[in-house]
Amino acid sequence: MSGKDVIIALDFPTGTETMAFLDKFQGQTQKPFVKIGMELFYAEGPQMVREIKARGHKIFLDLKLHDIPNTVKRAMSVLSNLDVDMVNVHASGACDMMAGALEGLTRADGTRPLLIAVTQLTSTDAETLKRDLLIDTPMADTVMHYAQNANKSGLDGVVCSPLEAAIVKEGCGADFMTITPGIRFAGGDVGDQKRIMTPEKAAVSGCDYIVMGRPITQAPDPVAAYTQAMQEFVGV
Ligand SMILES: O=c1ccn([C@@H]2O[C@H](COP(=O)(O)O)[C@@H](O)[C@H]2O)c(=O)[nH]1
Repeated sequence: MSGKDVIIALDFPTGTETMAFLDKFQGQTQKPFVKIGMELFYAEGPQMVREIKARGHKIFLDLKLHDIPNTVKRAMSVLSNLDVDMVNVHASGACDMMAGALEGLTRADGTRPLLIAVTQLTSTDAETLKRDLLIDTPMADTVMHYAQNANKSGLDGVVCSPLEAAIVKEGCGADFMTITPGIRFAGGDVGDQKRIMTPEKAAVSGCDYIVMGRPITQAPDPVAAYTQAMQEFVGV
């Protein structure tokens, strides 16, 4: 799976609201790539994943696993039975945990979904690092260190902000994927995001995928907002 794309974060509390949202995209030839996060998964469980997959969407299952290596390995083994395209862990769980995740996720026939590590959440900034996490290293170095750990643990890429996409590519190679939330249209409501960029600038920064939730899901016309994001980021 490669090529630039916009991933819509389906941050809804119920399956009913999610399906009503997806119904708006029924006329599209290409079904949007979507992300199922904790809110929807905890509300509706694996059946929601199956239903959305049956509608023809690619799925990023964003559960951000973070636990001891054995627990993450076993949880990933369960998730490997779901037909999703991408799953993730927190890179702060460290290398043994990421290696365990990879092992658990790999099916008996050697196939597996893409495995991505979250570096520093896009809701954090340099001040949060220093004040709350006692990390004195600059944000870019912290993200790069986590990305290099993920790379050497055999993962396919990282979640980072678009601000760090270029340096991650420089340090880990062009094929190492960057999946970037913290995307806002020019002048849009930032909300709780701190490290942000527009879809247009994210394209120039070399991000592989951008993740957009509220700017699309809460828009008066979600299809128009998605179309704008695709035009800015992918150029179609
Ligand atoms: O660092 C991260 C990791 C994950 N996310 C997720 O992306 C979407 C962003 O939603 P918006 O409404 O566009 O802010 C959301 O599901 C987060 O859980 C992130 O924002 N930052």
